[in-house]
Amino acid sequence: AGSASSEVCAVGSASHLLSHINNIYHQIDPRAIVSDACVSYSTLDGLNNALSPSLNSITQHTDFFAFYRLNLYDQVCPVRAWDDETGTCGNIACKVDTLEDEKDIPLIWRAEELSKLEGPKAAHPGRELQKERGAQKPLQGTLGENVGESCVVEYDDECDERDYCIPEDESATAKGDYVSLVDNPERFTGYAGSDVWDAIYRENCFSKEDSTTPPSNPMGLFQAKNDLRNIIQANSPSPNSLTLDDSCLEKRVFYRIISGMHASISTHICSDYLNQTTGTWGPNLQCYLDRLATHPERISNLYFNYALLLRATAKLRTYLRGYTFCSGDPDQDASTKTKILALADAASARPRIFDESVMFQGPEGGLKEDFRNRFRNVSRLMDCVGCDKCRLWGKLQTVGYGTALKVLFEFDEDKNGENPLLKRTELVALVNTLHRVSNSLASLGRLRALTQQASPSPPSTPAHADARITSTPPTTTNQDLDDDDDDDEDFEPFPSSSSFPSNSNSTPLSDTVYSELQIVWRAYLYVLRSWITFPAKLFRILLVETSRLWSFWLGLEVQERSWDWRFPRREEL
Ligand SMILES: Cc1cc2nc3c(=O)[nH]c(=O)nc-3n(C[C@H](O)[C@H](O)[C@H](O)COP(=O)(O)OP(=O)(O)OC[C@H]3O[C@@H](n4cnc5c(N)ncnc54)[C@H](O)[C@@H]3O)c2cc1C
Repeated sequence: AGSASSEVCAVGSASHLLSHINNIYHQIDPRAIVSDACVSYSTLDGLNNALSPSLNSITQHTDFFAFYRLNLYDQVCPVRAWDDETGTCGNIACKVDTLEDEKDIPLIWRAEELSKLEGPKAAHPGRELQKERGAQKPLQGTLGENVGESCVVEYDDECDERDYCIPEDESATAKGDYVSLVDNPERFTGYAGSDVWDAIYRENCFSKEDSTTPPSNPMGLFQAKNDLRNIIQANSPSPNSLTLDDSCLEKRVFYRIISGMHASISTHICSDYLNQTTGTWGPNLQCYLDRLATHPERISNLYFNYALLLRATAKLRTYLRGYTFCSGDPDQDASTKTKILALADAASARPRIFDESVMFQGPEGGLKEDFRNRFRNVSRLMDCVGCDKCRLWGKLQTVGYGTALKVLFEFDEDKNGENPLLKRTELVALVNTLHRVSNSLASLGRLRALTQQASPSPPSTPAHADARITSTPPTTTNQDLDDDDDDDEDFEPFPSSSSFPSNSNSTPLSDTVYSELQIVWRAYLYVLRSWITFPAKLFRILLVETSRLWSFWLGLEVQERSWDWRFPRREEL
């Protein structure tokens, strides 16, 4: 599948397979195209750097996108039904307290406490109450006096058969609560959700046999159990995966979305972790090594999700022009609209970073419906998450991905009137999910830089750093991310595209010039930094050499040198 941009889609058997093998077996090369997408890792990093300020501003500083309505407490977890069938433990509640020594931890640092929601919350008023209270103050200031309530309240209770997730307002009686996303950041809570993840992966993957037929029951709960191993193998670095990897694009995409979402949640946990002994928050490098750095395929899936969500946002460009964000507050309405349109415009500056048109084109009838049903199952499973904050973000993100899929597969970007309506919940979830992944990409860069600092003598393999650091895992440290004095220069998950020779056949001249200028700038900073840090380095070298000399003098074993002279490599700039 071709694209208008200089990077082509890595979709389809041969190219996909090659890029996938390359990524997983050796390294994630920043110039490689993210398999199943049409864009390289470094281009996505560049886009993320450019778009994240705008995303931050939208999600943190507009009432429309900062509050989310959901039914957090009244939904039933479907796992209990499986419990009867399979006889396995389905009581998720028993998994809430995860740490054996929770009793030794101060109350405020315990999983149960960390799980609770914070910040303002308001109940959704029914139709009658809405009429009584009027359009201006339907929530009567319960979210705070300064909140533009017309930006937050959701009047549209209808759902559409084209939805990929379970609408939050499904039940007529339980309309849910409005919660502040800003006051409830996604981070470590101590909740152990492995059972829920297992259920998600186990119950919601496709099998080759049943992919042509839609699920026989509305939830498709008992289908496709056996193919999980195949799909996981298709994304893991085992030699067997080569044959399985060629499974159909749609099934792969489904798995990658879930795995990418899981990776994003793990990134937030690892970068905002509570040391339950000292009570300090900060990055946990061991967590990063265990859950992400040693699994490049998970990082790849995270990048894939970024491409998918960004493409969906770009596709909404025309639709958003006619959208009313705050019916009772023209100023906020105009400001929110300006911000989101700027984001959608910027997202579409690089056309077709994900090519949805190649999906659901094969002879497998019913696949799209199967895909949709399975995604709905994932939504339902979020009600099994036994931690309020985790459930909030889990639910929001499944709605976000569901909305992205709805936009990608049900929207025609050139026609406006015929497209399905997007509920406020869906739009808020989509943009906040994009923000989650964007944040994860930036955090990965920081975690990687901190890990490199913690292991000063990397092995010589010229592999991607995420692979490199695996050989020398440092001990867990909790430092404040902001303490890192290397600033943005070292924070990129991968060295930027500029750090590599560009392909003159495919890169526009302006990109090449820009890339070269970036290298010159980075080299300049590198030299400056080297001069500043030189005295301290020299002192450390003298200490090491004195210690070696002392050992030699006493006849003890002389330790190997922990430093050497070498020229900086291009990708270090
Ligand atoms: C929806 C949801 C939201 C959550 N939100 C939070 C939160 O906000 N804060 C918090 O502290 N905890 C949260 N949790 C719990 C958290 O995700 C982990 O379950 C928990 O930290 C235990 O982690 P673990 O290392 O044991 O493995 P888990 O992350 O539970 O993973 C289980 C197994 O899945 C596989 N796996 C792991 N990552 C991937 C991947 N990316 N792709 C494919 N396979 C993978 C591995 O084999 C792993 O052993 C959430 C859980 C769920 C289900």
